[in-house]
Amino acid sequence: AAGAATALTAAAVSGGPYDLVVSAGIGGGFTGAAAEAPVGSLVVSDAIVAADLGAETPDGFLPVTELGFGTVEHLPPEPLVRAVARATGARRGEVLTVSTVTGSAERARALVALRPGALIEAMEGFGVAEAAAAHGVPVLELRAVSNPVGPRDRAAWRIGDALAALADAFAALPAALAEAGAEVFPHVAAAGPHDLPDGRPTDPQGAPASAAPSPHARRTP
Ligand SMILES: O=C(O)c1cccc(C(=O)CC[C@H]2O[C@@H](n3cnc4c(=O)[nH]cnc43)[C@H](O)[C@@H]2O)c1
Repeated sequence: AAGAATALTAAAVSGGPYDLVVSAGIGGGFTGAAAEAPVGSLVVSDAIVAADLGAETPDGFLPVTELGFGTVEHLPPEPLVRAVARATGARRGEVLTVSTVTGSAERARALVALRPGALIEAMEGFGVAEAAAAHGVPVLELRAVSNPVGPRDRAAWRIGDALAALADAFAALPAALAEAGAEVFPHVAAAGPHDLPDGRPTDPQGAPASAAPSPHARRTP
C-alpha cells in the first residue's frame, strides 16, 4: 500500500498519472462455500474488502463502517471486471484482505458468513485500493489461488502453479483493457492513440509501441 501510494503520487507530480492500479498476487481460496476457488484458479475482484477492519465486541465483529467511520470495500469498474474475467478465465467474486492468514476451518466459516461473496483471501489489496481511491484511479485485484483457506498446511501450498496462472492472466490483460476501453478510461480514449505523456505512439491496446517501458504500465513493490 505504501509503495502504491508513493508511486501514484510520484506519477501524478511528474505529469504522467496512472490510469489503473492492479493489485496482484497469490491468495487462499475459499472452498466448501456456495462459490469456491480451487488451488490454481484465478479470481478477479468485483469487490476488494477489508474483512477484519473493525472492532471485536462481546456480540461479535463490528466493521469500521458500523463504528461510524471509514470504508471496508472498494468496487472495481464493472466493465473492467467483466472484460478481465472473460479474457483470463478468472472467477469473479469478493477478494478479502486480512491481516492474519486464516488457519482454521472455524475462522474460514466465520469469514464466509461475514462475506458470502468471498472467493479468496490475501493481505494487500485493500491498502492498495485505498491508495488508488485517494488518487481517483480505478483499481482491480487479480489473484491466483496458491492454497485452500482453512487449517494451516504449508505443504499444500502450490505457489509455483499459482504464479504460473497469474503470469498467463497478465498476458491476457492487454486484450481485456482494450475491451473495457473507453467505458473505463474515457480520458485515455479521448487523448487518442498518440498522446502518451512523453509523445510516444501506442499500439492498438494503448500500450507504447516502442520497446521502452510505459509510464502507464509500471510495477510497484
Ligand atoms: O504460514 C506460513 O508458514 C507462511 C509461509 C510463507 C508465507 C506465508 C504468507 O503468509 C504469505 C502471504 C502472502 O501470500 C498471500 N497469501 C497467500 N495465501 C494466503 C492466504 O491463505 N491468506 C492470506 N494471504 C495469503 C498474501 O497476500 C501475501 O502476499 C505464510
